[in-house]
Amino acid sequence: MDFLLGWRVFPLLTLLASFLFFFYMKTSSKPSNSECSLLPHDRFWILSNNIVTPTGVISGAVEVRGGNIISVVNKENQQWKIKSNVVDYGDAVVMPGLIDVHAHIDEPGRTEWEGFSSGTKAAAAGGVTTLIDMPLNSYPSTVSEETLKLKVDAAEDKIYVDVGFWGGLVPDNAFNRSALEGLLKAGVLGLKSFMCPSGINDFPMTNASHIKEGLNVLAKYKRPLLVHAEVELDSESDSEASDGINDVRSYSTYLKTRPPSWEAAAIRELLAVTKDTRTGGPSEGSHVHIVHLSDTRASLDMIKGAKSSGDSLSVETCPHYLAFSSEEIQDGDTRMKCSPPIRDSANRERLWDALTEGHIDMLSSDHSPTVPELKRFDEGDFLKAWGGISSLQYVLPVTWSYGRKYGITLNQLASWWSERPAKLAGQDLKGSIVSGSHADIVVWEPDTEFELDDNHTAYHKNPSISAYMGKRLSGKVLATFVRGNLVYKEGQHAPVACGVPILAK
Ligand SMILES: NC(=O)N[C@H]1NC(=O)NC1=O
Ligand SMILES: [Zn+2]
Ligand SMILES: [Zn+2]
Repeated sequence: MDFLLGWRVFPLLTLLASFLFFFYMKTSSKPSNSECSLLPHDRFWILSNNIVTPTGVISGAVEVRGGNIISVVNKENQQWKIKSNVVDYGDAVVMPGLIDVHAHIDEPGRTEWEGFSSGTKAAAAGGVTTLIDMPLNSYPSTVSEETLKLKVDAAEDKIYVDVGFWGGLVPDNAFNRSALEGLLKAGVLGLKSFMCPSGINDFPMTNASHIKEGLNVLAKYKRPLLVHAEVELDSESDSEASDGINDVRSYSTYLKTRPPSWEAAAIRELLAVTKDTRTGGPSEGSHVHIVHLSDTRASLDMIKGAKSSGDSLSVETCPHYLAFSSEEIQDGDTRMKCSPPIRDSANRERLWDALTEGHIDMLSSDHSPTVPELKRFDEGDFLKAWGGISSLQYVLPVTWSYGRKYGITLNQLASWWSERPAKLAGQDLKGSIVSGSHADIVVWEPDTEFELDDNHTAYHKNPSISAYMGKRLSGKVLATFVRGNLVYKEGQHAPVACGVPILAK
């Protein structure tokens, strides 16, 4: 009897065993959490004599558990001394990880320009713990629920830092409320539009009425609209340049084709609409953010005026406008071509003033790379070359290296690169070293210098096109933590990419 029963049960057991085996194989092929981090602890203490908190720089410890900061204590508090799992960074600076609200990751569609893996590896190596991807330069552009899904799918398992997405406001969807709501409900953190041709065919420009409509929809979701504020005006230099009177290898030829009046005119037009964002206005709850301001003459005063009238308005500039000036750009050096263009050194000084005085709210990379062929180094033609600066991995050392002579502080860096960008992107749990926040942290040495030469490891695609190649910078990133995972440590990334896509709810 027992013998017979055994023979009946045996095939069932074999079936069960093979089922269990396949189940095990399937789950064990997924990376275990420990591969997300170069530090094998869930709970640990980060020690430093220079921890940048919203209330000042302290000497002490940051306690991390389950990816969050659970306490921040002064050195006098001896609690951490009896703990294990302590990483002591000595005098290195422990700062909130940078949040780059303006990066073009060109996957899918133009992954040879920049991809999720390469771009987020560069971000991690540069201390950027979150980046928000622009809706153009990838193909297709992120202008609908469906195209957002393509982005999120492309990012899966490839991102080393957290990545959010802006959606595009284009003429096609601007008057289609349900399409825009679909895109917002699918999780874009806000919208982005251009007031001049974007250089990308499937991302056409918008006018003030498109923007007005967009703001009205954004108000319901309390999300921002980011605007590239330049409008094309006729200028005499256009015809001169195309007639060959000016040398196309000379930066001044390009500069004349995009004068400050283009920015000023766009901002004037835009500010007629941002009135809607005021308390009691038809689009209260929405917000307008002007990307990459270059002009400080007419534009800046208008922005100051609108802010003081109660418009919900903010503005960013980028490290390349703070680091370079038009006078120093060499003939044919199209790495420096971007729009709006880098202007003269007097303008650069005024940008620094505006930033340190608080009129410019934050910084972003506008990392907008391409392939070397499109930078047209052979001809050095500023009019034909792709406009966009490649910089993602270097924004922290660049801001610091060029800002030191203006006496910038670590708290200002944290405010421009983390706290205010977190607010713009609606990321309450990011951007500050405080208890309850995500443990998104960069550890770096302000005084360590390095050369961007052939020995330097760049992680983004096509490093030769970066505007900073050949420069000597100070401020070396030692370690980058994303939600408690040590994702980068001195030339090494975590084995598995465990950044997450950030989708608004
Ligand atoms: N399409 C695109 O990335 N354009 C960007 N490049 C640049 O220099 N300014 C921009 O807006
Ligand atoms: Zn732009
Ligand atoms: Zn851009």
